[in-house]
Amino acid sequence: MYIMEKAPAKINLSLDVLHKRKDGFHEVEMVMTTIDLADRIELTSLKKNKIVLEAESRYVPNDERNLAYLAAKKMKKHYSITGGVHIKLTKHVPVAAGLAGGSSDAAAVLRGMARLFDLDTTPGELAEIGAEIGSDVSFCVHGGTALATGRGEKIEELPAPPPCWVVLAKPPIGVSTKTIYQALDIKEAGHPDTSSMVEALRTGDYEKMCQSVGNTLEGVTVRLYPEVAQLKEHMLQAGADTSLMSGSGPTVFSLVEPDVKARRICNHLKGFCDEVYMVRVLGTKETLD
Ligand SMILES: C[C@@](CO)(OP(=O)(O)O)[C@H](O)COP(=O)(O)OP(=O)(O)OC[C@H]1O[C@@H](n2ccc(N)nc2=O)[C@H](O)[C@@H]1O
Ligand SMILES: Nc1ncnc2c1ncn2[C@@H]1O[C@H](COP(=O)(O)OP(=O)(O)O)[C@@H](O)[C@H]1O
Repeated sequence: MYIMEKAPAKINLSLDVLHKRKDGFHEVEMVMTTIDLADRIELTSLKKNKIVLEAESRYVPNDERNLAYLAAKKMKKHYSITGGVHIKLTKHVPVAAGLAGGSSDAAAVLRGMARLFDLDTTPGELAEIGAEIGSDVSFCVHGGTALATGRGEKIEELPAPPPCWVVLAKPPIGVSTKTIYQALDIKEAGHPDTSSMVEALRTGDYEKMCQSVGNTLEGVTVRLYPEVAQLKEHMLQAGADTSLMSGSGPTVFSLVEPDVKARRICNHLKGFCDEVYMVRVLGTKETLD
């Protein structure tokens, strides 16, 4: 049997870091939403008890270190699946970019294997397995738009943002999430107003959403990579309604309503950055497969 799953990237509309926990992770409050930029996961069941990963990208590992492989391994163990699975991974989401590409691949394998092997499970159960793989995987299992708390694994569904375009620019650097969290001084950093962002989504208020974006990690990444701040500035100059770094970076996104404006920002950015994307905000779960 064969099935296909989309693995969409996310952006953090807001990301607040509250404190460092005893387990080394940070307590966060994040509003996340999916965007129409996705990897593709194709799963085929195998009679033999093995996991085969075919990743057509030189930027990701082809073995156990790949989060998609790890997800398949966890599913086999958790549900005592005796058969095997062939995973074909087609990458479109930039790697180590703050867009949760790897986490979304893992989540797509969790969802996909549940379908492939007709497992008696729930999204909540899959999200719990996902949390063992990485902090962002639970959100990616659910998709849509959510408030994520704890270390990112506690998910409360939110309405989708008002329809808009997302223009993304990824500078040619890979950022380690761990390094950014480690370099953060929580007292010195800026903190977004999460409740204002939640309110904006609940009332479908585009302007309030744009005013409420904020990311506690942005200042840390900007200190290490000043080009992130420059890209933000270029986006605003070109007419973006707002712009922010996603996750630990280095990708910067801007929001804009009319497509002509989004195209203008894209064209402007192409003079400074090779990797520029113009996509719709997804924000709802229905669009996952
Ligand atoms: C910053 C965020 C925002 O969505 O995303 P990305 O920039 O990675 O996309 C997330 O918090 C990243 O989630 P994820 O990438 O799944 O992180 P994990 O693999 O669980 O953790 C990687 C490392 O980041 C740090 N970490 C992560 C999450 C958290 N709440 N506190 C932390 O301190 C830890 O040092 C951990 O060893
Ligand atoms: N399927 C995958 N896709 C992308 N990266 C992966 C994958 N599996 C493992 N990785 C590793 O995870 C790291 C972070 O990947 P990614 O999820 O793209 O970044 P981020 O968490 O910043 O959004 C990279 O160093 C990469 O080598």
